[in-house]
Amino acid sequence: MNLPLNDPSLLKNQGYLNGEWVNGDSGDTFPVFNPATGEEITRVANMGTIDTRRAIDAAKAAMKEWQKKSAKERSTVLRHWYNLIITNQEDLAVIMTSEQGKVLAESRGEVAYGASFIEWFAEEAKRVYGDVIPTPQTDNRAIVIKQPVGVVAAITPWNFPNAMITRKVGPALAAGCAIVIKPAEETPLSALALAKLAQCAGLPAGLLNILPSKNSREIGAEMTGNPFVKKLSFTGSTPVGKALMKRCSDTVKRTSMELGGNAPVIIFDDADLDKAVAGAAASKYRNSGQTCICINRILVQDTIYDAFVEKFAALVKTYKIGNGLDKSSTHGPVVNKTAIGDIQVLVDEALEKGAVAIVGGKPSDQDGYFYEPTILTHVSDSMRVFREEIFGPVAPIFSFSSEQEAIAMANDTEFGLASYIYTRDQGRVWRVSEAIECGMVGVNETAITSEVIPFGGIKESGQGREGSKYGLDDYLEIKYICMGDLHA
Ligand SMILES: NC(=O)C1=CN([C@@H]2O[C@H](COP(=O)(O)OP(=O)(O)OC[C@H]3O[C@@H](n4cnc5c(N)ncnc54)[C@H](OP(=O)(O)O)[C@@H]3O)[C@@H](O)[C@H]2O)C=CC1
Ligand SMILES: O=C(O)CCCC(=O)O
Repeated sequence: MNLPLNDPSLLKNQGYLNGEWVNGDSGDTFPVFNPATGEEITRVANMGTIDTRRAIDAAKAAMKEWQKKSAKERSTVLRHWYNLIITNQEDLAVIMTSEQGKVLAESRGEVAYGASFIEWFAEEAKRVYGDVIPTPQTDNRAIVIKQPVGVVAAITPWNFPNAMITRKVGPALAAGCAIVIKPAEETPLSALALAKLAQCAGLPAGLLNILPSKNSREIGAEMTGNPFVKKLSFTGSTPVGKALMKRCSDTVKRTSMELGGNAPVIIFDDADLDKAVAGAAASKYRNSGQTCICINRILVQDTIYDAFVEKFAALVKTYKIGNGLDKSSTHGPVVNKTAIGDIQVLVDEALEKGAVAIVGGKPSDQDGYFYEPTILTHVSDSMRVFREEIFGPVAPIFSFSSEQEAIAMANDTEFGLASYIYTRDQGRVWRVSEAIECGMVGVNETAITSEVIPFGGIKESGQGREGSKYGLDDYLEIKYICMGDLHA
């Protein structure tokens, strides 16, 4: 399948290892499909254990020189890469829409968002400050320096094929580390296009290695077992994250985990209803519901429940699902056939228990992997849609009567990634923001992410923060040096 690219050389189908484009050791390839049409876009090299080991060795060797460079030198390369990503934004967006499905406007947005992490960390690279600590003794001083953690391995998901990579690579390279990445099987092409631009930007060989693969377990086993890997950064589902953490414990690797969510939005009766409707819908249906910070549960105060549902349904009925490359589409497909089945299981369970699908409720009958934007009312906390990450365009709308009840419902989950509140009461803003168990709260706002904020969760949504001035810490070790004998 031909993609409409200005620069066709961005469509790569080999792995990127030690600065070279290579086939996997096994010689195998696997197909990458367009979820809007089911068509095969291309086949990509299928890397395995031996390739992973080679990439880790290359990263270890490359890091030796890279960490000796000044922060400014590292920053210059990153800045060059950022410029190339922005210059090629349209091609990267077309590649992303073709393999992932999100509409072109969202893909363009993600490419800019992804690039912003490279720009941000190019700047932050220069601000890795140490400390001088006064000691109880008069003839010594305590010095603290920060050093790169070592070779980083990263496993990334298909829902953000660009930004989930740059959010890890940016700080890793800025800190002086080298990185080995396994992108999701569904979306290796965006990762490889980024690597091609990094190569053009003059990033030295071995610092960034991309291993496309359909053997995630095999690659994960090498990444978690290899003693040269000092840190694993993972974005994906909670069960896989937990399994990887366990395996990392054998060699006491540091880990950053961005896992599943079950984000509530609490809409109080003093909220600006139109803003709440628009914000809730934008978050719920972003990327067709396939974002870990997408609203999963809409909690509406009983006094405004009917009014909210009416306006929300009217908005959702205007959505047009279709191929993301088609300008008239507002929302794209879900990622694959399995996702359609997983969503339907949750919807059916809710319907069997008494929920009502006032909009949608089934896959669309057009070709490709499309699910109708769906709204469920008459839902309760006994249903799986309350407990589980739906990861699809399905909005269950629950009701509550008091602030205490809303907080209890919001916290009634093992997840703790993002939460949202709509209210005009400033006292309530503070009370609820502090009481809610999560890493990020949006108040009268659901578009909460950017490169400057600390993205991350608590509870079983993970650990560590990505982006912001805190994001570099995950890739740095603190070393304390005692400077003695000062009066000699
Ligand atoms: N927090 C988030 O942003 C995300 C959350 N999810 C949640 O997870 C659910 C399932 O999605 P899914 O894509 O299956 O998510 P996974 O967690 O399975 O996949 C995420 C990444 O982990 C890799 N992976 C999967 N299993 C292993 C393993 N045993 N060892 C090493 N790497 C592994 C995948 O590779 P491969 O693709 O090759 O299998 C992919 O690169 C979604 O419905 C959603 O609820 C999913 C994606 C992102
Ligand atoms: O689903 C994710 O993990 C990516 C969240 C998108 C964002 O950062 O806005």
